[in-house]
Amino acid sequence: MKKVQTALTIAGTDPTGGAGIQADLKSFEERCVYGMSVVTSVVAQNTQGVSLIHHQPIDMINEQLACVFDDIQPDAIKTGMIATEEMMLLISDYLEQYPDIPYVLDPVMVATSGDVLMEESSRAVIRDVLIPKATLVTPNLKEARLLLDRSITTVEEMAEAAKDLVHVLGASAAVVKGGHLTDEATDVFYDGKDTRYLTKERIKTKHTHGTGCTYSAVITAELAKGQGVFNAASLGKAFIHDAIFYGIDLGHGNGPTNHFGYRLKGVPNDIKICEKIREGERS
Ligand SMILES: Nc1ncnc2c1ncn2[C@@H]1O[C@H](COP(=O)(O)OP(=O)(O)OP(=O)(O)O)[C@@H](O)[C@H]1O
Ligand SMILES: Cc1ncc(CO)c(N)n1
Repeated sequence: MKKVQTALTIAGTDPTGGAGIQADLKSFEERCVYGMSVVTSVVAQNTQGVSLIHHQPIDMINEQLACVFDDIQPDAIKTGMIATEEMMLLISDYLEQYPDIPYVLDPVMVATSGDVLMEESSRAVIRDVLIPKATLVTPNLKEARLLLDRSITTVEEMAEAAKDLVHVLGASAAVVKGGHLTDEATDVFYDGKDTRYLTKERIKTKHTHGTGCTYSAVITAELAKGQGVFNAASLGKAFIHDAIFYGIDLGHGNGPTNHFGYRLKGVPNDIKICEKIREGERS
């Protein structure tokens, strides 16, 4: 039997499927990587916002992690929503035991809807304990500002921020996402040596729920398959661009992205719904 690469997401949930663990698993699957998940918090949310959050007891998170690591060792790990300091320290213990597994840290703090997903008091722990263990950290502008405690308003400042995430905070590489800053959706990548720009046309849409989760999950899947960090980030960028471009008009708020969007791009496809969307029904 053929061995397939595996990726683990440690994150919160989204019952409407656009963000969190559900988005991560869809993304892993699209990249042909076997997905596994450990739930940190169950989040009652939809495209309009968060209504209730239930943190899993720490023993339960530990037990889920033990079940995964005792049985199927992941080829790459990503973390998304980790709300509390206690959860961060537990996850850090596991990362310490497996330092060779690539680790993508998406420092989720606030949802697209504006709802807070990480306790403010945990910010120092994510910065001091988890970032130094990250193969790649992927903050959006707001998260980068909070982690570095300064304003970031230009692409030049994004590049400085990416450097500081590596040289000051200790990540191996960083990508600072500027989806909301310029006419072009430019992200700045830095790996301790080179600064590189990932640029795609900015798409006019309000349907961006879960973009960050999807992007970092694709990068994780590519790292699981052995891609280098910059290649993985480039593939992630192409994937999320298509996922936003072929966005699906679901829900009453900021709708989800289309995890199978990249398949619609010039690829012959006989799935009816795909044809319909390709014919220009993006919203
Ligand atoms: N309207 C857009 N058009 C094109 N690319 C976009 C757009 N919005 C975001 N992106 C890209 O999507 C990726 C994810 O970035 P974003 O800043 O939205 O993450 P995020 O804020 O962490 O997402 P979320 O918290 O909603 O999951 C980045 O590559 C960003 O440049
Ligand atoms: C569980 C979860 N993680 C991340 C985000 C950010 O999009 C969200 N809305 N929900």
